[in-house]
Amino acid sequence: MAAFEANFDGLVGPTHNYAGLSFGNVASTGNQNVVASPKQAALQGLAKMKALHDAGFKQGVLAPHERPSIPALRQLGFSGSDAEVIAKAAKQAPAILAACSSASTMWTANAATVSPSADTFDGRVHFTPANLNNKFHRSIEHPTTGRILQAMFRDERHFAHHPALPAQMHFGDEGAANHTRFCAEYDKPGVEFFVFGQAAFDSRYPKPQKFPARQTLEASQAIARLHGLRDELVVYAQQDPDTIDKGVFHNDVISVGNGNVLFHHEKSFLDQAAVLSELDRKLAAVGGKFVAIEVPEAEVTVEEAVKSYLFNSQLLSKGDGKLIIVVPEESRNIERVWAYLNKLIASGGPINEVKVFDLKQSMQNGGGPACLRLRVAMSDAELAAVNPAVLMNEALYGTLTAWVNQHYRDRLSAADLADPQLLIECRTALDELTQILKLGSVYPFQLA
Ligand SMILES: NCCC[C@H](NC(=O)CCC(=O)O)C(=O)O
Repeated sequence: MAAFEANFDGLVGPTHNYAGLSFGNVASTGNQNVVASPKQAALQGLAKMKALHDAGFKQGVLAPHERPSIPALRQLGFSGSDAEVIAKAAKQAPAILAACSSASTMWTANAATVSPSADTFDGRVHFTPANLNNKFHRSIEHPTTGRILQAMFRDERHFAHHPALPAQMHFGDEGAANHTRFCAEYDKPGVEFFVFGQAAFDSRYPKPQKFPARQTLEASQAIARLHGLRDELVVYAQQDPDTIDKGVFHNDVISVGNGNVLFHHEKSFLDQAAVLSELDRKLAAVGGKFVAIEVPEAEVTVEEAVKSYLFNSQLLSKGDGKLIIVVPEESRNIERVWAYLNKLIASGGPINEVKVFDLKQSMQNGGGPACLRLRVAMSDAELAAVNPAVLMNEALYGTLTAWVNQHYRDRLSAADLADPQLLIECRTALDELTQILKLGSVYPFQLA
């Protein structure tokens, strides 16, 4: 029986813009009010999906959400027709309108945490959408995300869906950005690695001083319980709080793992040596040989990691024990990082090829290749049970490219968010998209 890791990339939504919404994410705050190109952003994302599909990897698409979110604006007291809701919010609270207009669902590494069937108590693939509770604009994502995931992974014999954790800072959950799975084979039991930023119920754990720690230990533990993971195959680690204060707002900005390999920075975790040795021991128990590739501060500083997004890369298994590393253009533009990468692929280690993508529109909001994808490891029977309309191929790429070119704007500024026409454009596009991807009715405007 064959097994795969499929990557589901977020299709960028029609309202992609730079609103400086994510304190602690230095790209987001640094690019506030830059004029965005939703069309370019979506096409850049699609080009990555198509290239990885063409290279032989299993690739899928996760649909964007309806924005601005009229239900969120109504909940906050803006009333009248949809156009009036937008006009009132634009006048009285433009920052709230911007938060309700973010296309942040494109970063699907934050959509959910996924445990493959070989790890769970009932032999099904388990999904828990992330509550993304630390940022208002992201906290409104999970109900629709949950519906979209259910429309993609419908078959209850293979797939189990949980609601998000309580929407409260104690259970702040950012999904797969803080979760990595190590294994010898994708359909054999693996070690699930949860990285948290702070403990909410235990003051002995340190905290960052400047920027928020979005993920709590207690959220990670709740996910492990919900998915029925075995304690002896779970590892928890605390991210180094100093790195959070340097802009590492998710663990996937400082480390990435796949198969038996963890590619990470010297300053990724507290008690790093103990974390690595626990991973080594637990992976050995399920027949894997753990390989840790550690990048020293002397070669790439934490600041350079944040600028280049070297670790927000994808490691893709070629099936011969070797891995491709997928990095953003920014990693090539920083000389020391590019020199490190060239040394890495020539080193004779497991990572022996690099692919570079231009993802600038997403990068300017702090989202690199890894942020843009949600991984789901599946057996061939499970893959066959996935809604086939969301899987990338030549025809879907052509359809989605034409769809973007037809519906998306070339440029979008903060002032444009007040335009009620934008909501109509978004709904028209998404109504068509749910037919292309055969999702049924998943958006509030379709369910009303
Ligand atoms: N995994 C990458 C997530 C990036 C995302 N950025 C944002 O939401 C920025 C949106 C803005 O500022 O317009 C975040 O910080 O959660």
